[in-house]
Amino acid sequence: MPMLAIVYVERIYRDEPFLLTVPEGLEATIQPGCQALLSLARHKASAYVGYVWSLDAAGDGEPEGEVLDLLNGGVPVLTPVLLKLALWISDYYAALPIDCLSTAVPAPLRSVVDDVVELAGFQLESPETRIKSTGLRRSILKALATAKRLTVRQLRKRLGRKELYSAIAELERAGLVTVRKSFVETKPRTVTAWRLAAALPEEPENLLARSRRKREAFELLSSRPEQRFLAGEGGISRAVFNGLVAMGLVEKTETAAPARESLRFDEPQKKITSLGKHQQIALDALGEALRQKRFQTFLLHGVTGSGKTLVYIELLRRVLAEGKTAIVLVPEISLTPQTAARFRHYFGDDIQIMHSAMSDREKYDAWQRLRQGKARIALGARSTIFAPLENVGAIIVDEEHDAAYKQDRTPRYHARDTAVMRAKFENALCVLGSATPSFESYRNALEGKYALLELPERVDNARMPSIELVWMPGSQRVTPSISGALYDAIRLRLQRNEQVILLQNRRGFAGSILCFDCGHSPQCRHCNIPLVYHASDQSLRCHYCGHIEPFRQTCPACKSENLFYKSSGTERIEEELNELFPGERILRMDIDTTSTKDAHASMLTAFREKSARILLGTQMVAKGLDFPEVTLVGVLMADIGLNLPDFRASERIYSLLMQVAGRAGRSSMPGEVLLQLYNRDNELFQHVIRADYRHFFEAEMASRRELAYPPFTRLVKLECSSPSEAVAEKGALALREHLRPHLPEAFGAILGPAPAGINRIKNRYRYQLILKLTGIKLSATLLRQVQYDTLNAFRGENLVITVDVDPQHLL
Ligand SMILES: Nc1ncnc2c1ncn2[C@@H]1O[C@H](COP(=O)(O)OP(=O)(O)OP(=O)(O)O)[C@@H](O)[C@H]1O
Ligand SMILES: [Zn+2]
Repeated sequence: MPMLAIVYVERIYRDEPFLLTVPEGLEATIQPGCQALLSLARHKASAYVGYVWSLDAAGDGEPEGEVLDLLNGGVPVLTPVLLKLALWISDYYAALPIDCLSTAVPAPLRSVVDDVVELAGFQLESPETRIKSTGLRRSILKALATAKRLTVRQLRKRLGRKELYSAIAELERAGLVTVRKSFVETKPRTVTAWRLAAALPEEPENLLARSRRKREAFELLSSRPEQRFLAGEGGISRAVFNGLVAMGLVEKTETAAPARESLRFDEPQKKITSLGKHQQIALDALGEALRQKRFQTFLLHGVTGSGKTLVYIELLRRVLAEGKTAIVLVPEISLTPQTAARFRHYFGDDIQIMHSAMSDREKYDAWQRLRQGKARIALGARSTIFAPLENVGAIIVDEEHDAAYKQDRTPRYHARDTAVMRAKFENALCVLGSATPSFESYRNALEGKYALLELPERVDNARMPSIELVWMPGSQRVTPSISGALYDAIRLRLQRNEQVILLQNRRGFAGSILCFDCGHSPQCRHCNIPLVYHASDQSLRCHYCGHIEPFRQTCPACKSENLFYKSSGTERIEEELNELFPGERILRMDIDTTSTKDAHASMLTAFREKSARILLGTQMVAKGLDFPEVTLVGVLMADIGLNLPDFRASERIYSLLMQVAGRAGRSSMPGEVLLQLYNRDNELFQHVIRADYRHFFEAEMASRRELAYPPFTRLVKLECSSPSEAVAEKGALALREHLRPHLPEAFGAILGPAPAGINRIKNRYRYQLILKLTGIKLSATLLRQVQYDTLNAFRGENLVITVDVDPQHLL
């Protein structure tokens, strides 16, 4: 009887795996987690890629196709734990198993079409003496002898596809051929930069008399003759650079683009002689659990600046000393180059930093380094939870409260919760760290499900900053958005040559626009949310779908010119600051100024070197920054975002404000925080002033309990969308009818259908149902069944249903 394999197949959207026969030649190598090339009886013509779940020789039922070959040299691409984890995600988040399995394998590994095979140098002895010769192997060598280099696709055309990869892998192991992945590089390999010309013409000033921009640019370049400037750097445009080149003052250079993993941010690392008392207690507890080699989850609740990173680093050293591996998750790696630099400093090549800006080639290489044990620590964002490491000793989730851990497309997994599951399957430690833990995690800690470790003090006797509120409507202002109090505080820091961080939780020049005469506020016609005014190109833009229209200075409804810019973005604040502090360099950090590669890191370097003393930005400036000379943090509109229709709004704003406040006073110099707000009725700010997380948690939990929100209940969001509003709504109604019999009232409620908070995105209307579950879990099978039943009734009507278990946003 032939061997049988149970395989999940890509691009086939059904719940069950396939039963496939395994050819004799592969029986010895095939194992669970292998990536297989296969053919299905139903679709003979094309080859599919799949993942071997198990080898079940006793399986009954009719085979539905056969395994043709094993990819990745026969080495499993999914470890046994990753297989289990993917199936757990599929079950918990109600997603198809194949979607979860392929999420765990990086894209460059899944593209198999362009592998290139070459003969490995000159062969003296006949190949047959070194490996068992088969007809296929001989044919491959023969084909390569004439063509020198062939893609696997070309070989397949000539030789058929059965066991081709395996035969090539065998030849590669014997050193007869080399195989490499070829990736199409879409990104440019060189970058253009400009620097001062080596030889300058006489009296360059004369040439520049007529252009202020060119003169300023030339002065800047002259002040740093060694430095190469990129387009846009120092505010100098490509056109200005080229103008200077034409005059012979500047030269243009092309350099190889630096490796993308880099995000080179480096800073001198301070020597730390010993751990603080609380750090030591936490580390001892972690070390003890590590020694016992058992699964346990810890919540490391440490105030801002309490030295959590060092606890992670010391734990990782012990993990490596035990001969184990580790995973470290951070919310967004590009936003935390300081943290990444610190880890790189301690672990060098033993740590593999995964970055979304990596090219396919780099991602592929990084994955192989981890798979082959050449790097033992993987550090990166959300998807790093699928790092192909074996023998994992610890998984660390830094800033575990961050919403970026939730994936917003299928499968909608939460990396923090997935980390806990992986640690469980690995029999490893899981450490969740934050100054403002998520309510879910803190509750688990209080109930004893997680062990609570606390770092209640800042390191090195630094004190927590003082926090004060400035109620704008009752305060004197120096500009429309800056109060006298904040102005004085900034001026004082500049006099003392200290540094300031300012947060404006919104991008763009001004926010949405309101007509004073008729009350009209222009909305995106595709998304029904307010358009945002951008000064740089006089446009109105939608921040959901990107729709742009020109701004004409008059109200589109009544033509009045009496318009009010409801709130102001970072650009506007920058202008006000320029007015107040002429000549002071201001670093503005938001999506618009950090879109080019390394812009973010170079701004942080400038701030570190104190070539600027004011850093102004969006949420980006709230995350993890550690600059000892920052003594003032100002928030321009602390109450933005509180009126969103989302039950987590308070929790989010609290954590944003505490995080940004935590950037102040991290060394011996005391820190001060000023929060400007427009609506002082909200209780939240009393909690912010007290900076007592526990107190805030308890108050907020009381209201969550009353309204039956998580963590007291579990939510599932079902969204129906369609270009037709009627179909979206009817779909949601039908879905509710299908669900109702499965949800007895005692176990939960179905809210809706209601239009989603943003009821239209990219021309699709959205209606949602919210399930509040108490004490039951709806099985993935059931959730999928009701989806199918509903969709069946709407064939041809372009209805799409998405399921989001534990949604992070209800918008
Ligand atoms: N034992 C120690 N002795 C002296 N300095 C320390 C010690 N531990 C950590 N530090 C330093 O204290 C600073 C703050 O540490 P770290 O950035 O790890 O804090 P954190 O808890 O992650 O804060 P946040 O939540 O605000 O990011 C760092 O500059 C770090 O190098
Ligand atoms: Zn839009």
